[in-house]
Amino acid sequence: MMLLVHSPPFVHFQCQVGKNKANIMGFSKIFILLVLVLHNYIVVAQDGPEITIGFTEGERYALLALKDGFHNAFLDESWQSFDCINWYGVKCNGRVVGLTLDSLDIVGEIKLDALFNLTALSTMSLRNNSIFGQLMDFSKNPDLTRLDLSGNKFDGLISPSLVNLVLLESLQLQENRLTGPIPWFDQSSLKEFNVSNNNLTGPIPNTSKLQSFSSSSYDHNSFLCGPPTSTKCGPTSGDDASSNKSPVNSTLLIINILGLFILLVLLMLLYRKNKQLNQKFNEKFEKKNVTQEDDEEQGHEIPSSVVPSRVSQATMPKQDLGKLVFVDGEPEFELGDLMTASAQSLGTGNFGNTYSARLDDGRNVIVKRLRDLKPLSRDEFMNHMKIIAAQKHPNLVPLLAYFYSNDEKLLVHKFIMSGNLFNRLHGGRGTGDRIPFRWGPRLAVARGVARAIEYLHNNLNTTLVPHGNLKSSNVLIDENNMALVSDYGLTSIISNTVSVHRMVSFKSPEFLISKKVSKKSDVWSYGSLVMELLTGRVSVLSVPQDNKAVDLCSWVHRAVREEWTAEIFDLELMVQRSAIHGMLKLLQLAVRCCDKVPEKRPDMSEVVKEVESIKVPNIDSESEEDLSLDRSLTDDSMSATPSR
Ligand SMILES: Nc1ncnc2c1ncn2[C@@H]1O[C@H](COP(=O)(O)OP(=O)(O)OP(=O)(O)O)[C@@H](O)[C@H]1O
Repeated sequence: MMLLVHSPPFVHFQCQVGKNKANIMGFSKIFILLVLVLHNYIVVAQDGPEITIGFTEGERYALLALKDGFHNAFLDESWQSFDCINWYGVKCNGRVVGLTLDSLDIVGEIKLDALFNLTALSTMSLRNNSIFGQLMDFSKNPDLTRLDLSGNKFDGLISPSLVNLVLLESLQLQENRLTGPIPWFDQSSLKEFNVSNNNLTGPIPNTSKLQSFSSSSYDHNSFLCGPPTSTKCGPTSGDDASSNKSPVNSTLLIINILGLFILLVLLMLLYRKNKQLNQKFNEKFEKKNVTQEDDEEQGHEIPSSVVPSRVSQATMPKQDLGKLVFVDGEPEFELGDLMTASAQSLGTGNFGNTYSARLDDGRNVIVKRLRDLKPLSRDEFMNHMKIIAAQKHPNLVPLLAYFYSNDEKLLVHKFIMSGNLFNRLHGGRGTGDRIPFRWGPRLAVARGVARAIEYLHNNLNTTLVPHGNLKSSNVLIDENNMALVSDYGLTSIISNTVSVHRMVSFKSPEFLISKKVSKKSDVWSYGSLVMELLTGRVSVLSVPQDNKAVDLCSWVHRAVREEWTAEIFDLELMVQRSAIHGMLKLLQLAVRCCDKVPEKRPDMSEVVKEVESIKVPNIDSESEEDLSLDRSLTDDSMSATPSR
């Protein structure tokens, strides 16, 4: 066999194979490097021992610094190795040329100089996250052709460095909080441009490029004016203002400025008052996040003594903290107790960051900082919480307390000991640490979840809509192996953009057509969850970014259609011969729940009846026998035929 090796354009080698080392050692090193070359382009750092593949060491550091500001568990896991190919969203060809991190729930800030080392970057998209701070400086990214930062929380000015990018074809900055004027964009390369839904001000510059885009590119910026929008610029906007110097206008201008100044002072006073509380939470929780990595690695909690919030709390009048409202009336602890408790971040979900806090009495509670809510008045929020608090069912995670201030909305839940269903199902596979998850407990989970959703559906009113986000990380398992559903009652208060992009129900087949979610979309999510339970496969609804995750409803339908039903079940279940009848019954039910036509799906009360009719086999009679080749599992055993 002849191998043709094309030299990659960006390869640096610095091999330090000692001359006196045995030949065989040198040969094996060279062989490994050769394999790496064939696999990808290699860059060996000139000044360090690490080998980075696909990108330079400087680029790797730049991305790691970016990741540090993001606090995103998924990226923390994905961006680790020295081979760029393993880094989610990063495109490399010896240099980093693309970065795509859309809709990843990133909450964080990017430094102005964050992209200085990514000098070969050609495309970048961070759309639909919650990134805040000022726009970065792009002066070191001359190859940038497409930039999409839409749907974030960037504020401040549009970076003037963007004007000098002569290859820029597409610039999407809509749905941020950008302020100030639009810079003088006139590069001929620019074909797509959108700055709508910001707080930009002043006349749109009169360049042929900016004038060539439709007015929708500029929509919803209250103080932007001039063509191509239909808003006329007043005498104080832009150039015209300076030429108009009549005494009346000057007086008006002075009055305006004075008024603005007073307003600003008032706003600042108000802001500082609110900020005090916000800062306390940030100090308490976010700072821990930053220092947490090491502690987590060692399995330690962060001692509360490292929290500077104790000092600030002492200097702050208590009434400013607001009060936790306890669902059962009697205050069990105070907001101050939460702030002095040691805390651990559990992750960032659709509704905000979740922390486990250990109170002084040794009890753990779960604190959820809500974000991306619809604009709600205090009364609206409080009323909604009362409705959630009234939902009491043994299979729902109990809400203990809640808190409202302008900047901070908190939910405090009971801590559920044994973690979530996702980790129970998928954690530790292939390692000696895994305790098998057998049929009995899985059936109990299917029952518990069905009962919880049925209960919620029976209590629906105009405020409490279906669960909307039923997935395995929202099912918790307590010390008695009981399943408890969390995150209920929040769908109707979360902002529409977030719901549409991230909530499970919005991925149902009917949402794609009718744009509606209903009780039947919960039934569909339940079907998918049961399939995850039965197959042990990761559902794309639980982890959309996992490339091994599958759309379980379609996957199971295909298995039934193509007659490989026997391969559906998780091998951990297949050892239980006595369970097979029940497993098939549950699978049939899940297939019906996943029917593409919502009306054909059963109601939750029907689901509960059917799941409860499945008998848990007597453990003593379970023969631990491998059934993976059992031919009795054919498509004939699947009587439910899904609609195509
Ligand atoms: N009451 C609780 N007890 C123990 N762990 C919890 C509790 N509530 C949430 N968790 C865990 O905290 C982590 C973060 O939860 P969170 O709800 O913020 O995110 P999520 O469930 O991954 O996503 P989503 O917001 O879409 O529901 C998850 O692993 C979840 O299982």
